[in-house]
Amino acid sequence: MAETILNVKQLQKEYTGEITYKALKGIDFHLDENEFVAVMGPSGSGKTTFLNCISTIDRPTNGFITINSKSPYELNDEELAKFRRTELGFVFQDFNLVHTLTIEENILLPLALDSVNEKEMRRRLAEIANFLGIREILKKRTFEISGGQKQRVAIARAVIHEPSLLLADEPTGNLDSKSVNSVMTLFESINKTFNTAILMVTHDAYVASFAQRVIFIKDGVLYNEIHRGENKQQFYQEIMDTLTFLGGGRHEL
Ligand SMILES: Nc1ncnc2c1ncn2[C@@H]1O[C@H](COP(=O)(O)OP(=O)(O)OP(=O)(O)O)[C@@H](O)[C@H]1O
Repeated sequence: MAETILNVKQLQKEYTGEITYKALKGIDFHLDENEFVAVMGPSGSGKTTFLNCISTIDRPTNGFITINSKSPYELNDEELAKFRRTELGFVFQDFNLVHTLTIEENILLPLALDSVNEKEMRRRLAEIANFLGIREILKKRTFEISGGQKQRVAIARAVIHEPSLLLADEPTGNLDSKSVNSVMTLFESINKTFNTAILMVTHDAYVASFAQRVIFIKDGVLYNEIHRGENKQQFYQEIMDTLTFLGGGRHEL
């Protein structure tokens, strides 16, 4: 039986200010190793808050989260930093590359921070660059490559340390349709080849149809979930139907 990588119980998040806002109202969710799940829902429904609580960017108000049976919120700052670097990989809409570094240096950053030796770094870089088809751009700078290439580099950086969970927030939001296809195909093959569990927020039904399961959040609660069968086109249609039913969704077609 597949192991659970991520376990979320009764997750709540309140933003306090002049007005208290309940962004998440008690979400239960689990993700098994090797699973690829997309998170969808109308704008403002709580998708990014959900992802940010899991990625430890945001602190939950109530409830608990375990990743590989460890509770990140019980770790001290130093342990948490190490936990993020070893267990998690992040991919964002705007790539978040460091412009003063070369592509190669960007990809190697997580290993350098963990003092991995030079030989091992080179071995992993060669493997990942080959896999992602970015060998020829390794010596370039960030401004010399396309958006699709930047996202490949960001993905390489996110998976070079072999995280057990890859978290992605609108990873195709800044890409043209050709790059969307190739980046999503990569996500699929990373999931299958390296057995990396993926949790991805997206507005785009086509992008979500690459996942094996889609969960829908509405007004801070888990509204529904659907599973992909054999037929991807049919899955896409089911996602569209659910979004239409949910209302308020931005269906980027
Ligand atoms: N730091 C914050 N302080 C106060 N309210 C916040 C904060 N961050 C998010 N919210 C509110 O919480 C709710 C959920 O926000 P969140 O960004 O998670 O939604 P989302 O589903 O990701 O939206 P979108 O699809 O538009 O990105 C929104 O109403 C938002 O205004």
